[in-house]
Amino acid sequence: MQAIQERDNSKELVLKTELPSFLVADLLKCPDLPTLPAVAVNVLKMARTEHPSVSDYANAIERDPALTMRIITLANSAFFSRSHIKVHACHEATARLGLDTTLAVVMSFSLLQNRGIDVHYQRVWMRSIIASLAARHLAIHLCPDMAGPLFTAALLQDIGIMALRGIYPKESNDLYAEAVLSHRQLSVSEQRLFGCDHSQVGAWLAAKWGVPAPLAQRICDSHGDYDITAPDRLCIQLSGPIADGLLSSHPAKSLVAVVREFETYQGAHVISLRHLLENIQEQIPALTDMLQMTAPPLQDNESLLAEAQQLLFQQNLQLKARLDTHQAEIASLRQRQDELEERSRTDMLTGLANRSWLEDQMHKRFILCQQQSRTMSAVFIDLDHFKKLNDQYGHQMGDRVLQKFGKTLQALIRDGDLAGRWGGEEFLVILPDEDAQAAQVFAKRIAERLEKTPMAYDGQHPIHVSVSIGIACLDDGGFGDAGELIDAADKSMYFIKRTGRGGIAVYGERGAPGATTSID
Ligand SMILES: Nc1nc2c(ncn2[C@@H]2O[C@H](COP(=O)(O)OP(=O)(O)OP(=O)(O)O)[C@@H](O)[C@H]2O)c(=O)[nH]1
Repeated sequence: MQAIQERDNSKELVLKTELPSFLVADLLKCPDLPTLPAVAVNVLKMARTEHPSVSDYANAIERDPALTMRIITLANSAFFSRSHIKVHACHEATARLGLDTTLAVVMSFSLLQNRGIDVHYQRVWMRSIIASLAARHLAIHLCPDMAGPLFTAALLQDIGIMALRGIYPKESNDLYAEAVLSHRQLSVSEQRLFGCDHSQVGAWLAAKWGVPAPLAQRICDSHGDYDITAPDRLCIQLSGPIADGLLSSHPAKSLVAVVREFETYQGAHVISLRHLLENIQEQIPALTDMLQMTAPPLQDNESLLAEAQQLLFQQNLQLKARLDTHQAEIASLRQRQDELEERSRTDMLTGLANRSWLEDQMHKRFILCQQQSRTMSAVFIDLDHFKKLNDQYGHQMGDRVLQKFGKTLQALIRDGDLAGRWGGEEFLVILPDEDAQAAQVFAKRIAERLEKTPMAYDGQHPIHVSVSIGIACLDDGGFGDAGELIDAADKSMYFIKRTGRGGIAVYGERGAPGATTSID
């Protein structure tokens, strides 16, 4: 690979592109490489000076009467002549066109002079003409200072095709004759055949002619993904696809595709497709006349815009429909996830919290209480003689009792409390911010409710159950973690089991586990 180097007079610049060595060798020995006539070489020389002037340009151009006449005609064309005052001299025309535009037209005119009749060149140049107008229009809105240089670069962006046709006529004929290939496909095929595409070869050629380095770099940058961080690059990169769109058999569809890609650029809102198209249509004749080409029959702007708008509307509808579907899918996935999470913490038989969720919540609550010097109580409940109940009425009746007891418990707790099934016929209730006395009140309420309310019926016969309840409060022991607090409540509950069932014991109270006089 060989890097192309080019120096600017004012600042040193290295062109950031590489060509395969074989290609450079072929380019260097090619007799058919496009060359610039003396007048264009002289104008380029002026362009490279630090402060090029209108009269320098004009003096160089005037050596070629045909070119001079074209420049004056272009300056007097409807687009460049905002006033009705006609210019008659080359320096007036150059002043009106501006140095960048003058340079671009001098080079294009020179390059086309001998090749204008070739149908492939006609197509390539027509693309370049439309691209240059598009680039300038975009630049006026996105980076006004760059409008002139970007016009020039866009007009010269495809000169690499001329060079490639010069060195590889056979392959190029096959390649470029296929007008069906999109510009992107063309670039891919060139990469495959020649190891690089025509934007890089064009930059090389431009550098060899001695164009200012930034101009060669812009030719090189004309391909590639849209660079939305650099408006000047973006203008050049968009100019080609816009020209391709306008010259395609389905201009509305192609332009809408460009608009869609362009929409991601935050400055996009300042560009109106209508103004862009009007601007291009208005200016094409001046440039095609200047380059002695026949302007292509472009579709009428109004119908093109109407079709483009319809397509955009349809696409928006489709996008909205797709978005709605996605949102519905996301909502259903979220709901499913919520359901799964709910299930993962729920005891299937009673609908209360399951053991792992109880443990998790106990652990978190315990830490919170420690950090904020708050309290909590754990209430451990075990249904009495549940085996007997199962044996007497059957397992299904046992299940119904557990379910009813779960509902009863849930109805008795307050917001912020958590009731769950620890396992089998054991239940645990977490009472945040409640001391042992309050927990005892709660436990008594359970016992009273069970006395009054049967948990099931065997026919007409009501089935009552009693419970053994153990309470442990964070304040009443030096508990190291949540597990120790639960153990203490569990021990208190067993104390009741051992002493006759159907009662309440508070850890640390007289006679109960944890008390100094404990019988534990
Ligand atoms: N129906 C039903 N029974 C269960 C379930 N889980 C555990 N059991 C039963 O509950 C009974 C518990 O028996 P034990 O641990 O001896 O307790 P108990 O009979 O209540 O005796 P005490 O606790 O000492 O009053 C066992 O027979 C278990 O099979 C369940 O989900 N449904």
